[in-house]
Amino acid sequence: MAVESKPKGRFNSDLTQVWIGVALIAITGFGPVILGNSYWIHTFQLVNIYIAAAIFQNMLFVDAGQKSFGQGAILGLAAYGAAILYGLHDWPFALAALGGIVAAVLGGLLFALPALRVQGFHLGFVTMSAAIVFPQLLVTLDKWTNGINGISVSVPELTNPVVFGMSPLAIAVAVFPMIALFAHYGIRRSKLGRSMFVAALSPEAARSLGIKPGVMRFTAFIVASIGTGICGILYLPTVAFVSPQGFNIELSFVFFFAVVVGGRGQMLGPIIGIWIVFILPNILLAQFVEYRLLMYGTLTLLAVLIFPDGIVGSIERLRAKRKQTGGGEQAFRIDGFLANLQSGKVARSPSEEIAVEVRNGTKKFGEVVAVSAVDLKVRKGEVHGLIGANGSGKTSLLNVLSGLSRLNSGSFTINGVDATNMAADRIANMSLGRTFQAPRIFSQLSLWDNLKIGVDARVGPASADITALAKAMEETFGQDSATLLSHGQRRLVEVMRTVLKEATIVLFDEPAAGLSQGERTNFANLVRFLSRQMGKTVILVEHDLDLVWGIADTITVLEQGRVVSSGKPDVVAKDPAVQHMFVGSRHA
Ligand SMILES: Nc1ncnc2c1ncn2[C@@H]1O[C@H](COP(=O)(O)OP(=O)(O)OP(=O)(O)O)[C@@H](O)[C@H]1O
Repeated sequence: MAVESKPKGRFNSDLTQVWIGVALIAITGFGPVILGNSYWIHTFQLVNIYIAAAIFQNMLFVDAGQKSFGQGAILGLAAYGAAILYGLHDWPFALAALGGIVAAVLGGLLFALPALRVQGFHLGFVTMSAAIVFPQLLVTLDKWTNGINGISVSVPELTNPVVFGMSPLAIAVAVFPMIALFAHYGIRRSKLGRSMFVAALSPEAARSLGIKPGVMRFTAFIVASIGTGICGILYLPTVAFVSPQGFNIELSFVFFFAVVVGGRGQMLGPIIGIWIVFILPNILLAQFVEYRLLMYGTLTLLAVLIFPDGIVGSIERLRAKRKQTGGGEQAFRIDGFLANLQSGKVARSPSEEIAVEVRNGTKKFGEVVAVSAVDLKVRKGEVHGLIGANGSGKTSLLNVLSGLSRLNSGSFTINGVDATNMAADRIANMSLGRTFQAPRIFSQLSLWDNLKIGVDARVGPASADITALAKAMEETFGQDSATLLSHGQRRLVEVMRTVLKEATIVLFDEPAAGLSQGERTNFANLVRFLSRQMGKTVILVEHDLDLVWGIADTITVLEQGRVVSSGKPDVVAKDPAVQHMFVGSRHA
């Protein structure tokens, strides 16, 4: 593999943090039991339950980008649900627990509904309001909840010691946060995790990869509710009592602050966060309990001022910086991969069938007519160059074709199917792939995960070529970070993402901007490979006319949203209507 040799960043920081986390959880889970002090056993059981809840808060807040400030209410819903069914209605505990988790999931769905419409801190306000209302609701609905008096429960089958003086509950409370940590890690490494990340960071990119951001938000809320709900179920026999006071907004703040103080998105963050935000005020400064909320706030403020990325996040940043020192810019080269792909292939010509057809398409932005009565036919397997001055409507047309914006009038088809009013994710799932003028590369994900998003988005069966390419890329890039890529290389990564998606129709939006001459040649070879050997249809928006004339089968020229010329490159080059564009180019 002729890829530039460089030290590989094989160190998997997430996994290392998971193992450190497991060790810390084991200390709080089993340590007090070994020491045999019942006060500490009880306190650290609560710590472990809160650690698990903060882990799900971390996943929801960072991986899925959902700013929920109400996870304490979700925990309370599960605990109260189970307490009502077990303590007041004598259900078996297992069934009551299930009922509690169902209550938590329903609460999560209630949070997910506004998340479809509002995001960011607006969502934060909605969920925070729900968390404020929750304890008041428990008081008001006293007919069902026992109001201010709360519900006492005792679950002897869970709390009686069974092995080494540990009860089933103590074991569950020690082990569940570890499960939560591995679950978070597993989700992050999975297609679901990557899709949640992309949907949170760029809904536009997500939709153009066939991901429905709304479905991702719902899924994240449901997963977090199940996890937080289990925490509520563990809370019930641990504390043996639920009351509205136990689930006020303070609890939600503990989880949220723990994530921020520990390090947003860091696997270890919630554990360190709970140690600082919960243990410090509640145990070491127990005599000042009435100032707890003030202490949470002060600690968070101090921690965020000193460690803007949270404690673990700041350590991670230092480590990453040290790793970068002397490393310079990261290389992302495709020539080695290309050489492997192209060996022994027979070239094919574009077919006469139509892949994309626009009929009388007009797209307006207020008074601005970005695309004006455009007729366009793109044949299957051809490279179709779309050129024109800045503001001539090229990107607007690509946005229409990928479903990210709608035509005001006219229509278009993809492989003969009317796609005029289709959602972007449906169009993406018809095997259309695209890149963006500002490449959507996510520095929170590794370089390989950025590419793997393309593999995740594949709709048809995998070809042997691309499967081999994916394997080679995974081996080459390992856990390399995507933060050091130059702008041009970010474009190339996004281009390779569409290649890994095996999209049959690919829209490239100024892919060569910022590429070196060598990279441009590699890119041109890649486009030739895609069209001539893999039969892909390529629509190429590009300002580098030499590149377009070097690889396009057909060229369409736009001017102020209108098609002024379209045809074979040599015919378009001689068209008097477009000659003025070639001043300074070799086509002049
Ligand atoms: N979201 C938008 N809101 C308002 N006007 C827009 C929007 N998007 C594009 N336009 C306008 O539509 C026209 C076409 O823009 P578009 O970005 O499609 O051109 P382009 O050919 O891709 O330009 P460039 O080569 O600079 O990327 C421009 O006048 C632009 O200002």
